[in-house]
Parts: sequence; C-alpha cells; structure tokens
Amino acid sequence: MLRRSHGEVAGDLVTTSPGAPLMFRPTVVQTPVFITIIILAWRVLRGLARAIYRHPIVVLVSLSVLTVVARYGWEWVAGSLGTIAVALTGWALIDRASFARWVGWRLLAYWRLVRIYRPHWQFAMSGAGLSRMARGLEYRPGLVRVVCTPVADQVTVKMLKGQSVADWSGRTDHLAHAFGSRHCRVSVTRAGVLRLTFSRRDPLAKPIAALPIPERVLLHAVPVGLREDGKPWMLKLHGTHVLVAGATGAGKGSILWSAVRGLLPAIRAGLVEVVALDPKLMELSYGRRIFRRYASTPEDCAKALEEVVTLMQDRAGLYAGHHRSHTPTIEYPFVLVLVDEVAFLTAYQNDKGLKERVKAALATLTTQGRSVGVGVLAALQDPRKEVMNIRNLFPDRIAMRLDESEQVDMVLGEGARQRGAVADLIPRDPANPSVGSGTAYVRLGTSPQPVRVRAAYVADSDIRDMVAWLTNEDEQTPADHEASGEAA
Ligand SMILES: Nc1ncnc2c1ncn2[C@@H]1O[C@H](COP(=O)(O)OP(=O)(O)OP(=O)(O)O)[C@@H](O)[C@H]1O
Repeated sequence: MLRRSHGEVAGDLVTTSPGAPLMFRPTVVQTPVFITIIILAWRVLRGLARAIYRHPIVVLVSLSVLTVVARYGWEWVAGSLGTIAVALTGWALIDRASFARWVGWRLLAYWRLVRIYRPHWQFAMSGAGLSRMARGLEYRPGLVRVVCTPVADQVTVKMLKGQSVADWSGRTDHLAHAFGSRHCRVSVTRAGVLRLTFSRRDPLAKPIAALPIPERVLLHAVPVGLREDGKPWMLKLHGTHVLVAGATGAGKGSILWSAVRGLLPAIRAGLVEVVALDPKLMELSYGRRIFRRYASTPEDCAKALEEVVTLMQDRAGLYAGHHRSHTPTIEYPFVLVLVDEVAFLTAYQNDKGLKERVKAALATLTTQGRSVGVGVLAALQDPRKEVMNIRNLFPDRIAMRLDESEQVDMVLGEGARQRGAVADLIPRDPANPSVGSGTAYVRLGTSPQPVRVRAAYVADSDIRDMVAWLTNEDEQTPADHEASGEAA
C-alpha cells in the first residue's frame, strides 16, 4: 500500500523578509519496489519501441551485425562491411547524383542530426526563448527530423502549443548562430509544424553567368536566375505585372535582360512581343533590335504606352463574351512592356501633362492587361509612394538591394522584412560592383515567406549574341518554336 506522510511547516527555514509566505514540505509518497520496477521496465520498452520507430535502419543493421557476430564471428562482419563499402564507392563513382539522393544526403542528415541539432537543441531553444517553463518543468519544441539538400539543412520542428510563426521568425538570427549557419529561414509545413532551413553553402555567393536560351518557353515560369536553395528562379510574366525595386547599381538590368533572354525563342516565333521604354537611354538601347517597339524620349514613351493601351482595349472588345483568358498566338501575341526606371516617367518628369498620360496608361495596363495578354515588367530605384503611387497595382514585386530597411515592406508588403527579407543588408562593394548585385528577395506564389534569389548577369556580349541568335535565320525557323512558345 502507498503510505502518505503529511506535509508540515518547515520550521527550520529562516527568512529576513517580513512578508515571506510560510514554506511547506511537500507530501512524501513512498512507492513500493515492484511499482518502481514496472515503471522502469515500461520506460525501457517505450524507449526501444521509439528507437525502432525513429531509426529502423540503424536498429536493423545493429541487430544484423550482432546476429552475424554471434553466429559466424567478426571476420564475417568485417568482410560484409568491406563489400558494402566497395559497392557504395562504386555506386558513388558511377552515378553521383543517384548516390547522393539515396544515400549521401541521408547519411549527412543523420550525421548532422546526432552531431549538431540534437546535442545543441536544448540550449538553442532556451537561449532563443523558444522553450517554456511550467510547474518546474521545461517544455521544448520537438525536433522532428533533418533533411539535407546540397545547400541547406531542413529541420522540421513541432511548435509548442500557443506559439506562433512570428515567435520563430523573430528568432532566426539566434537559431542560425546556435547551429553554426549564416542564415535561417522559417516556413510553415502544416498547422503547428515548421520547417527551419539552415544554409550550409550559399549558391548565390558568386555571380551567375547568363543562362542558356531555353528550348521551350513557359510564360509563367521564365528562368532568370537561381534561388537560395540552388533551384532555378522562375519568373511569372504572363497573367501578372512585375515591379523590380532596387537602389542604383543593385542589378535591376540583370532581371530585365534575363527575362528577355528567357523569352527569346517565343519572341522569335512571334508569340511574344516586347515594347521597351528606356527613358535613361542606357539599359535597353543595346539590344533594341530585339524589341518590337523601342522608346526613349518621354514623349515617345507615353505614345508607346498609349499604343499598347489601344491594342489592349481592342483585344478586350474582341474577347468580350468569348474568352476569359489569353493564350498567345501569332495573331495575338503576349505583349510585355519593359520599363527601365519607371519613376523617370511617373515622378521626375517636368512636363505635367506627359506625366499624367504615362500614369494613366500604366494604371490602365496594370489593372486591365492581365487577362488579354499584356504584362508590365518595370524597374524602379525609389519605392516610396510619392514616387510610384501605383506600385500596389503590380501583383508581383521584387526587392533588390535597398537603401533603407523601411523600403523592404513598401515593396514586399507589411512584415516582409521581419520574415527575413533583409534587402537593405544585401552586401555592396564600391570597388567591385558584382558583389551582391543581382541579389533580391521575392515572395513565391505558394508561401508568404520571402525567398532570396539572384538574377543571372547578362553581359553586353550576351546581348550581342541574343540579337545575332534572333536575327540568324539559319539556326532555327520560327515554326520550330511555335509549340514551345506555349503560355501560362
Ligand atoms: N546579376 C548580377 N550579377 C553580378 N553582377 C551584376 C549583376 N547585375 C549587375 N551586376 C553588376 O552591377 C553593375 C550595375 O548593374 P545595373 O546597371 O544593372 O544596376 P541597376 O540596378 O540597373 O542600376 P541603375 O538603376 O543605376 O541603372 C553592373 O555593371 C554589373 O557589374
């Protein structure tokens, strides 16, 4: 039987504070030995079951090794392990990619789990203020699993009840340093479960050379660079409008030119037409032969925009009651309006009448152009409302290097900087313009979390090659690209 001895006032405790409460010794319950044994046995069994569930391969291999040792001796085990090592080395040499996918990254993930994440989890959680104390016990978020990709570790975490994503996204700096990484990113996988992405290697550290001209053009996924997870960064151009904001020298030109490069086969096939507005007379003039229409003076830019508005309205009239969306054809191609430094036309323009014409045309295109196959891709240095009051009409926005931290939320929306879009911290080196240039933060359609990306750098020689490729009739006929110029 359980024996109870009652709590009593701890008379031997001395306190100097007059208002101190009385201290009680807790009730002591003496547990019989057999109950203690049952509890211990239950814990051992539960631990074993958990080990088998969590690490079935490790348990299976250990049991197999022990069985072989018991039956045939150590020589057999050494021989088998040697054979397995030779087979794995051969696999790695013959097909590195499949070896990495099935074995390499899994082994690395296990190694990092037991060497880095598990040993440091308790201190990292309490240091970052993400564990909770209740009734003398510490409750920690659960470390569910670790997956390694070529560039990062993805750690799945079960949040404590009552925690929010904001609790975690405000602690990314603490977490990154606790686990020896430079960046940590938080994303939600399902209710109560988060994925922390710790980068091990930065695929965006070095400039990316111009991407190859694609064989097939998908207007909702034009390759323009790389994402921080090492995957291609695809830009949606059809059915949306894109605003690129970045300080001078941020590399806005590389996004504009990478987009044009990715569209080239469809331009050659006549399925896409580009109208380029280049009020600074610098960025786009080099490849003007690629564009259906090129304008540089403010008057000509306003005219070009109004021409596209007319085309858009004609199409809207034709489509009314027949189509609800646009599919590019040679007769009705997708029209991309490319604007370098849009504020030159909408804010810094002296001629008030011209300024209003440009603003009205841009507002009309960005509100009505999407469903009839007209898109706007505009670059801008200063994202403040006074400079660009129609920035919210651009559904997709890209924040390149910005001068002030407040500008990040102006571009990507409220809270984007807090969620990790530190566009104001993109490095710059006046002595080496390629440092950090082309790097940006974007929000992909599937998640509100900003993702770091870098556009490929399209040099002048690449633009020359693009013009030559476009005008070289021998290489491929436009018909070859008709099927590949399919749209969103
Ligand atoms: N993607 C990139 N990768 C590496 N370096 C780049 C990239 N884009 C641009 N650069 C470097 O940065 C310099 C400035 O780029 P760019 O002229 O495109 O900037 P910008 O944002 O258009 O500036 P501005 O608004 O002053 O015209 C380039 O000359 C080049 O050296």
